[in-house]
Amino acid sequence: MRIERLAVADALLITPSRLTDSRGFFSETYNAERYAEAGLEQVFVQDNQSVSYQKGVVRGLHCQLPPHAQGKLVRCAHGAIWDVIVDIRHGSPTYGQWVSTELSEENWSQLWVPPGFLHGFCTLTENSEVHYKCTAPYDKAAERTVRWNSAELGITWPISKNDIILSEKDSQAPEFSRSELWFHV
Ligand SMILES: Cc1cn([C@H]2C[C@H](O)[C@@H](COP(=O)(O)OP(=O)(O)O[C@H]3O[C@H](C)C(=O)[C@H](O)[C@H]3O)O2)c(=O)[nH]c1=O
Repeated sequence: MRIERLAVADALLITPSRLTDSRGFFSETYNAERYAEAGLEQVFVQDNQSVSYQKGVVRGLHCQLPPHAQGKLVRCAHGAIWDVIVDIRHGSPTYGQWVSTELSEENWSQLWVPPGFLHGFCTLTENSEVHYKCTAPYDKAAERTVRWNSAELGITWPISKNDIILSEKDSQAPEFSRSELWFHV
């Protein structure tokens, strides 16, 4: 298993091993003891899976406000996504900064998104299958959305505005507001 730190504080890129043989491969995609040794001691209470049929689907940017903030361990089991997270923890040394990484069936990497981050992704292939473990349950009332192309955040997505496929909710998401949406670290 490989662990890498990213440019925003506390986010991690974890790549578990794949044990291959003539039939295919086997991988422990999560192991509480081994992940705790790597510094990820969170308890996960909900597993999610989303499948996007087309390339160019953007889901996000989303978060849940405290006390329902979710940490997420995100991986792409089939296809590929361009994943992006934004640190909105007031007081964080990387507040307002974003970092992106490709998660794919090929690289098998997982992104640890700490509580207090906006999260979103853009699919790079058809039939992208994303699995993620959450440290808090879904709470619709606590969910907040920020526009994917927020000028305030300046995220450089790998896709043009004309090719993006958005949900109704995400197409109406507001601009990022520094005064409104943050968590106290
Ligand atoms: C997140 C969630 C959604 N739902 C229901 C609500 C809707 O009826 C349906 C689709 O929800 P939504 O359009 O919010 O799904 P995504 O656009 O994939 O949202 C996710 O995408 C970004 C990338 C995230 O990081 C969040 O985990 C999550 O917000 O599933 C549930 O029943 N449970 C849940 O935990």
